[in-house]
Amino acid sequence: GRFGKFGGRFVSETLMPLILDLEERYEFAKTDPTFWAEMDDLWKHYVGRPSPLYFAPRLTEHLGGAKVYMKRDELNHTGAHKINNVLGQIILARRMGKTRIIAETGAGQHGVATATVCAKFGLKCVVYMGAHDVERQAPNVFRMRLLGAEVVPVTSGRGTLKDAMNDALRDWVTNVRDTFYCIGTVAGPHPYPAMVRDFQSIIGKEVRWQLAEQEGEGRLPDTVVAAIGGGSNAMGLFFPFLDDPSVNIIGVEAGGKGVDDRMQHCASLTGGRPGVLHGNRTYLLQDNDGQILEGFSISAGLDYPGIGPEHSWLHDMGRAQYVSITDAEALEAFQLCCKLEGIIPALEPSHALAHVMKIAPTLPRDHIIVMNMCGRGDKDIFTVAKHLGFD
Ligand SMILES: Cc1ncc(COP(=O)(O)O)c(/C=N/[C@H](C(=O)O)[C@@H](O)C(C)C)c1O
Repeated sequence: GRFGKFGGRFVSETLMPLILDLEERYEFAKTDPTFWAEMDDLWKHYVGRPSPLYFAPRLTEHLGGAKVYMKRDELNHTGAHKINNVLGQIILARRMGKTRIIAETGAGQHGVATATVCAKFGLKCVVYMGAHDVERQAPNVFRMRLLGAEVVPVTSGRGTLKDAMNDALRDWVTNVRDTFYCIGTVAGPHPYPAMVRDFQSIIGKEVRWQLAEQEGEGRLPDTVVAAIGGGSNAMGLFFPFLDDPSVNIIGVEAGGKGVDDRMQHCASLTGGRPGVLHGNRTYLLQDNDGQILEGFSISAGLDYPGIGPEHSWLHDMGRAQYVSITDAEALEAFQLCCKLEGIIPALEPSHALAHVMKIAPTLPRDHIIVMNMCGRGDKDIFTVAKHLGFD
């Protein structure tokens, strides 16, 4: 469960039996055809996979260089990639006989995905959400409640995602018997980072054959780009290509108001250093005494002061490059995507798109970039309206 010196399992003794049981169930499910048959059926008929791989002609022409493709995971049921992972974890939870699912959420997409799958399987659902996020992602809070979930606003600490995860862990320790903790990103104690990555890898696996269909047998992307909150949509796109050295890998972190002021961004790799958070060792935004700093980003989904341990390892090994994009750059990309392609992106993938806008003009026309359109922008239109003075 380690990625170099990152990852591992830093949890309280009370949780260990459950974590070990989960690891055993997952190791078995990984090679169990009936598990993947159930996943494939639900991914196809409930989520609507495969998500399209869309060539963006007007954006490509506007940038005047590389060919830009978008992996349309914003077209999944619930409007983001989160459901890819939630399905897998909840099928495992049912196999473990759990009847109550808890989750943390920031942007609310993971919360909505968890509430959705719980409604589908008739499971009780409790979602912990920072009070600040409850306010700025109100449409998703209403959706969770419509789907039958209990949303618990978290006011401990600074009332952000980090505190929501801590409260979810406290709940889990108290209710280990009937409760399963569905983690929304590639963080947490082993096996969560590897398990979430494996579920999200459906994204990159589809890209491989979809690009070959459109660009010719064996044609790989030259560059893949994805935004990073905890890093799950990025790991899902990147993982199937890690052993293809010709594929450049770029993760885009939230630069907020700028990475020179560490209180004003969420670029955990660019502006952080190794530490332990939420059960795993990874790069974190922390002060000199090791206190975890609150991140800052216009996008709730990237507002996480940590990053999945596998990304920390890929960064230190040099297999992937990690950059940051500011709020202003993301807003620019958000608007360009609307006007040139008729797609309203979530603020999270807008960060990936903003980096594509920077590099595409410098690359030859036969260079192929695939970016992860991991969420749709419905949840963000009020935030964007405010920033653009529309309201
Ligand atoms: C549309 C969308 N795109 C990207 C992300 C970033 O999460 P990762 O893909 O795990 O880096 C998110 C993250 N959403 C989480 C949530 O909805 O709870 C997020 O707030 C936390 C897990 C960090 C998202 O909603």
